[in-house]
Amino acid sequence: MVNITEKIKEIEDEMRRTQKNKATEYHLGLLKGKLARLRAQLLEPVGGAGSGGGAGFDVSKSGDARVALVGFPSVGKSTFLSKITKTKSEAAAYSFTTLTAIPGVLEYGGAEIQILDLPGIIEGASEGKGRGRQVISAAKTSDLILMILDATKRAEQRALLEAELDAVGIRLNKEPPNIYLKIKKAGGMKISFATPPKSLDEKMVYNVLRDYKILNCEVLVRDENATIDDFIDVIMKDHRKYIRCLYVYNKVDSIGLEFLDALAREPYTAVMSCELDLGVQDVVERIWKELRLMRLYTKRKGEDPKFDEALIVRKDSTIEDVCDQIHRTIKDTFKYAMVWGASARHVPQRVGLAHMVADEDVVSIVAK
Ligand SMILES: Nc1nc2c(ncn2[C@@H]2O[C@H](COP(=O)(O)OP(=O)(O)OP(=O)(O)O)[C@@H](O)[C@H]2O)c(=O)[nH]1
Repeated sequence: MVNITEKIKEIEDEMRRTQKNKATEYHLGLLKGKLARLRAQLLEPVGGAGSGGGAGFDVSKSGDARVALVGFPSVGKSTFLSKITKTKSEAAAYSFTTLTAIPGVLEYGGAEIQILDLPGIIEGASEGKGRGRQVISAAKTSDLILMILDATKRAEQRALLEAELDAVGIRLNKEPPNIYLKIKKAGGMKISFATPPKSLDEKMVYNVLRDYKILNCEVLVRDENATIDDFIDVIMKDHRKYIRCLYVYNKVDSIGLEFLDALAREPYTAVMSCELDLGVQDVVERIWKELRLMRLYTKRKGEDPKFDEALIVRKDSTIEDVCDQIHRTIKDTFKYAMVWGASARHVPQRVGLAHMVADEDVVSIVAK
């Protein structure tokens, strides 16, 4: 069998050697396309016997959301986890050890957020080394990535982790590219641009498509800032995950105030000191905000709302989503709902399935 890892290395080396300029950009685009294909191949689950994920990684997705912690060793991940999650049973801690993911549960306003401590998504994981593959697939199922960084260490830490996540198809704090691609059976290639992009042209798109043996298709690039990387992401969309990331700098007790201030102002960034117990609760609140979840309270006719038992739904949820969350069949007998709270025009408001709810609304479902 041809060694994919070696092929990847060769392409990476060639890309490093190639100077970036107008004359080489088509060639570089092609190399990027090939690289994306090989990396996806490498991460494909190996079928057959003995391919089970192994302890710790097929952690079922329980709770209302899942957060993946990534970070280099000794940045304070364990300290942070022990502060924000309920202590796990000793037995669980032993069987998982530091080599596998330790799931912890963070409780927030009635929601249960599963926190996975992913061991070293560090150099090599994207090359399929060790347990990297499982670590990556666990990261890909998370609703939020918390990148824990040591504020006293150099900024390369973050860049390395970002590159590693990028290589396995995880895009942080990014929307899917605004590019339409429809693969067809016949008719050749039709490539068009809404507004001509600055760094992408028809020839580049054509070359990559041909390399992927996609000869019949329709492409419409709607974003003038689109790059060839974006286009490759669209071709490889089944292997891409767009996940929000919160960068958390720990150990800020050991850095200067000026640097701390600059860090805290960066986008998607929070700062804390687990040792001094500073900012930890703020990080929890940021996690909650980034997850974009809402807490709803249900109420039975003639009774008080159950404020001690929140129903957790995603942002932009409707009464229909609320029904589905309560029970699979509740929609079948749905007549209308009464809503108290921010989403109601007057309280209570009588609404149908399409009504959008808001955080901390009280909802009462009335059956036929
Ligand atoms: N100065 C300072 N030290 C901290 C802080 N938080 C954790 N540490 C120290 O950093 C070291 C590593 O902390 P851990 O929580 O074990 O780090 P980890 O990321 O879980 O490390 P691994 O288990 O190796 O992955 C310990 O000596 C902690 O006492 C902090 O806020 N400030």
